[in-house]
Amino acid sequence: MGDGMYAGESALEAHGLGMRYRRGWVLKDCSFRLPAGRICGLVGPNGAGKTTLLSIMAHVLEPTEGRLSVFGAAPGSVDSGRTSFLAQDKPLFRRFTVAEILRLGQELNPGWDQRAAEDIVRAGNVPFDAKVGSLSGGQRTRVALALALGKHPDLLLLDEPMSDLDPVARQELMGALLAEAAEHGTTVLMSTHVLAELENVCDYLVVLSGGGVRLAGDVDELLSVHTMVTGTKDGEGLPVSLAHHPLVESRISGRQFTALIRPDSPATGPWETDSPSMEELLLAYLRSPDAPSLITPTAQVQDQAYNTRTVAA
Ligand SMILES: Nc1ncnc2c1ncn2[C@@H]1O[C@H](COP(=O)(O)OP(=O)(O)OP(=O)(O)O)[C@@H](O)[C@H]1O
Repeated sequence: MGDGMYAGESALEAHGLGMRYRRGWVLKDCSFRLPAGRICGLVGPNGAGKTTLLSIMAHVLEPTEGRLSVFGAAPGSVDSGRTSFLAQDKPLFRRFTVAEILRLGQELNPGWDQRAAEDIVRAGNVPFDAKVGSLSGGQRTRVALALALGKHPDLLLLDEPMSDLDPVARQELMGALLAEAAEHGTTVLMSTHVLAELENVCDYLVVLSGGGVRLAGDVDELLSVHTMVTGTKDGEGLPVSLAHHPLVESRISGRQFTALIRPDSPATGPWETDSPSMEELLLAYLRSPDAPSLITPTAQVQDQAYNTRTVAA
């Protein structure tokens, strides 16, 4: 939010957020914060509630319980800043031409940047006089992204934005997104199943599964508290001396074991240790629904009454 942004400001705060559909709870007791100006990956298995969470943030859905604030205000209110939400199905008026869609963006959004929006459309050689309904899925995504970025939002919510783009378009539009975020201090929250897409893009992560927040925090902070251990297995399983370290996941392959641990003290022993990559970290948490949750200090909300299930790093 322009000049008002400082490192400690929260773009998003969820306090005990819960969402119940007819068939039951999808999100329960979710508490975390996303500091302003960060680029955050939102990861979780199919049906984990990522779209639901993004929709609550975009003020498309009301939570069943708890509360969410956007820049300290209720979602959708004037004080919550400008939010762009790129939904998974990229709903656009199919009978409008690309030019008409951009004109609509201009009319509805004070501070609209026609040139930025046009540049994105032009980079994909999408004709301005083409009807949206005649475009390919990837071209529609490009127009939807042009619309989202033309707003110069304070908060950009993207639900699997790159899924139907070709690899070149993906790279180019990710670049446009990062340039926008760097220039305007935009906070970005982006769901994806392609973990490799997050590397070198995100500096923050939120993992949802089993209805709750499993992992949340600054990427460097999250990586630094985990250790990947590789060695020769001891009898049937992990070496006994590894057992006192909190374990996220272990895997055995032949005589070798690999384990991701969250050590309280240096994990020295007859094995090799390394830092996990972001992808290794995410995969380990996704594969191990019973691993203890971790909300790092920068991702914790202050209201402890809602925050009882978090674990300090
Ligand atoms: N409008 C709705 N009515 C009832 N149930 C719903 C509705 N929307 C979503 N759900 C259910 O809520 C759960 C979470 O759905 P959601 O789309 O938020 O998950 P997701 O993490 O985005 O999944 P995916 O990775 O497959 O896109 C699913 O079990 C889904 O069936």
